[in-house]
Amino acid sequence: MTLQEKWKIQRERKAFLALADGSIFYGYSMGAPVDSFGEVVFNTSLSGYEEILSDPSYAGQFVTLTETEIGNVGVNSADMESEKFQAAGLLVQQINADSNWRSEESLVNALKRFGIPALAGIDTRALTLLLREKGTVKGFICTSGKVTPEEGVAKAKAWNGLDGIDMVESVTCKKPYEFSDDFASDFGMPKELPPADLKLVAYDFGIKKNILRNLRMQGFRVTVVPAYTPANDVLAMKPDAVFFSNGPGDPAGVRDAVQNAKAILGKVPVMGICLGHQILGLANGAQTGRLKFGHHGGNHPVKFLDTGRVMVTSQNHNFAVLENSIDSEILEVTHVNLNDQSIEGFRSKKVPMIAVQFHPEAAPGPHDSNPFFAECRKLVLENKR
Ligand SMILES: N[C@@H](CCC(=O)O)C(=O)O
Repeated sequence: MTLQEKWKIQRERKAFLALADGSIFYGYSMGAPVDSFGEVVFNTSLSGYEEILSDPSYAGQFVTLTETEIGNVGVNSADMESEKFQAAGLLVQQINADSNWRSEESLVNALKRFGIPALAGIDTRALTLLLREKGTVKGFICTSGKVTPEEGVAKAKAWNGLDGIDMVESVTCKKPYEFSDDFASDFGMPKELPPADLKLVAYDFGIKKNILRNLRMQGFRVTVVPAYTPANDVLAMKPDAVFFSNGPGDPAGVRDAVQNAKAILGKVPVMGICLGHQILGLANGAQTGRLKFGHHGGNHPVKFLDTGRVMVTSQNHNFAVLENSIDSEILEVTHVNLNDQSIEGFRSKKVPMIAVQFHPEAAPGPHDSNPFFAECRKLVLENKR
């Protein structure tokens, strides 16, 4: 059977992605047989589909992978960035059978087990060009056969999208927990850990496991707390530092976060990554807004203004701190994106605080920016002195 013939059958089966701009992409349903709404983004990473799908920051989004051969290494428990797949849907050119000694399960199985719809046979190049042209678009994936493509477009148009919505609620932990050292047995991690001599409380807006690992590797004993934990409760734990994590959706929609950040800044050193960076921007009087189609991938060049050094970074964000909203008396921009000059990091001029928009923990992606975690430790030690 030719690909075209397969697609024709699929059209008859009515598995498709409908976009709010009226476009329809037909594909084969390879994941859970459910329908779903999502904002459609594209990710240019060549590897790491498991880490991407299990990154809580992707909640509410359909991920289009521009890499065409997906699924080859399967899925395994060590590479999960959270307990489950979090993206609202997956759009790919092809899903292959798994063939790797680390695979515990095929990608198709995992998608079904986690209830995530996926379409293969998508013309991902055309879809990516459309997203670059029009920006992030609202979409509807239909695999149930219960909705016509025209109805799908109407549904995508009518859906509110993620602006102003608190997506963190669906991914944050329900109660506090201490990050365990057991991860040391995971693949690629050092067996010997430094003593955990600094106490850190991490706000969980959808925290990735590799951030926790990297903090632990810098000697932080990390207690993770739910996103809405009042600042006073966090300060009562007498931490040496407080961390604001990555997470899904619009930073301005996250309940209590900016207020809590304001109450903590200046009391103990504060660090943030991605959504955490955006929340700390808001807490310092800056504003956030949408990028046209976001940054999602492992090849984003960022200049560290302190040294002039350029790092290739892993990124995943649709929102950003707006440059012209920054008060230069309060914040000093430390990192700039060389593709579009957007803000990629800042420090406070008033209190101990550093934050970056990119993902220094990678997972997946290059490790150029990993020294950020050593900077976190340095900031805390300097403040203790
Ligand atoms: N949800 C935020 C941040 C993503 C993250 O923290 O990884 C955005 O899309 O801009």
